Amino acid sequence: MPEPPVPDAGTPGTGPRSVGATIELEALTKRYPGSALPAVESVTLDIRAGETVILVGPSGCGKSTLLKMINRLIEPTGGRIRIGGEDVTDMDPVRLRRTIGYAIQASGLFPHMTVAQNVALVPKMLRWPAARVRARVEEMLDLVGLDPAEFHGRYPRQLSGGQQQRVGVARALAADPPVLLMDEPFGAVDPITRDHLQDELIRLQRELHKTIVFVTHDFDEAIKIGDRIAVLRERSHIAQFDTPEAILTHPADDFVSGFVGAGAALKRLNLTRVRDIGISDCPTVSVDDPHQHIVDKLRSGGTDEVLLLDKRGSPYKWLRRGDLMRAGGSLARAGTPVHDTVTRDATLRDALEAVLTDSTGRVAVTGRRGAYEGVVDVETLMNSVHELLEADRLEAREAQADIEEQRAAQTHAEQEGFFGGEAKT
Ligand SMILES: Nc1ncnc2c1ncn2[C@@H]1O[C@H](COP(=O)(O)OP(=O)(O)OP(=O)(O)O)[C@@H](O)[C@H]1O
Repeated sequence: MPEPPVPDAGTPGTGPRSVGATIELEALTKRYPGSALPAVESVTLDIRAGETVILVGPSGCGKSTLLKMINRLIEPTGGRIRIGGEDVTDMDPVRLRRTIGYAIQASGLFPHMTVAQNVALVPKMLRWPAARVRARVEEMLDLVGLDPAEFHGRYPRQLSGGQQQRVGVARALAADPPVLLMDEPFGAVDPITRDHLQDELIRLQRELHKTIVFVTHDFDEAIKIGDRIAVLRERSHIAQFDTPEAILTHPADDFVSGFVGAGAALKRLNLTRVRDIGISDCPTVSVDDPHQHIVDKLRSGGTDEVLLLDKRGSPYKWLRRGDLMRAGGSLARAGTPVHDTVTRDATLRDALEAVLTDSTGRVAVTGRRGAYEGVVDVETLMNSVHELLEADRLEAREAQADIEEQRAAQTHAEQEGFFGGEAKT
């Protein structure tokens, strides 16, 4: 159940936040002119307010067409769409689109506009007062983890792919729409950035409770982000619509199991997050600390390694006893740089990958704008993975036992029926 609306206390003048609305699709159909078969055929789907639903399925099964019918970028040829209970099938599409956020692959930003102008686009169209638009732009950039002072005046070409996607999400959310449609939004970025963007979307959604419909053909992405996943087959026929757990452990048919693919046990790691397991603390020092303080901390009992944080409080280097001395006291040369960090929303799979690529046997956990929050070590991770797989095995054994019991009961009943029938003749 979505939580109640979060009052927007942080930024005066931008008004209260709206939470998600229900989306009901009823027998929704799209037949492109000249095509023998519809691209989307009679899809009926009920999406709850505040949930994230993923549309996943093979290329050409109609995911994008289905998504774009929700904001009427593509006009349906049959069926109805209701948002928040209101029938929007015949509503003015331009007005409708101002109430629905839309984020696409490669961000879709206007290249000749600055970051701030891109984010301000829809609020301006809605004729928000200038001061409210300005406050909203700052708030949105902050929300997606970009420092407004730094990014405000840049043009899209001056941003990395991941930063562009963040601005794309900020723009989609700027007018505070109850519904956010995302069409493979992270399809064009590298895998590490993609992981981080997914984590941020999960964090955002925990704060905002929008109704999100998200298209991907990456099943791992679907299980990581979705509250529920609609696995689609040709013409967007729904093969299964359920939680990630249910789809992984009880796929409806061979098509779904084929889509889930091999390594379901490992995919299970995508379902548990760093926040679900123990985060521990580790001794930290800052680059701003006096040299002597750092030396004292390294010498103090019980510690042979401290985490050095940079000026912004982000993990920077691991320092061991002796590192400073070997580097002639220079912090710039001492220690091992932190290669990768995870957020609390990262999956255990991300965390495992990060731990395995780092030589320290642990990974630092960070919060908003990369600030240090704690660490996860390899032992905690391995124990959690072990427990998780053990629980899965147990569940699979129980499910198998249930099936065998049902089969035995059915055989028994059939035999009784058969012999009962025989006796009568
Ligand atoms: N404008 C159009 N005119 C005619 N046919 C179209 C049009 N757009 C899409 N199609 C067809 O409709 C079907 C569904 O396309 P759609 O882009 O919705 O699929 P998809 O599942 O999003 O695919 P992908 O994962 O490859 O992006 C495809 O067979 C496609 O060729």
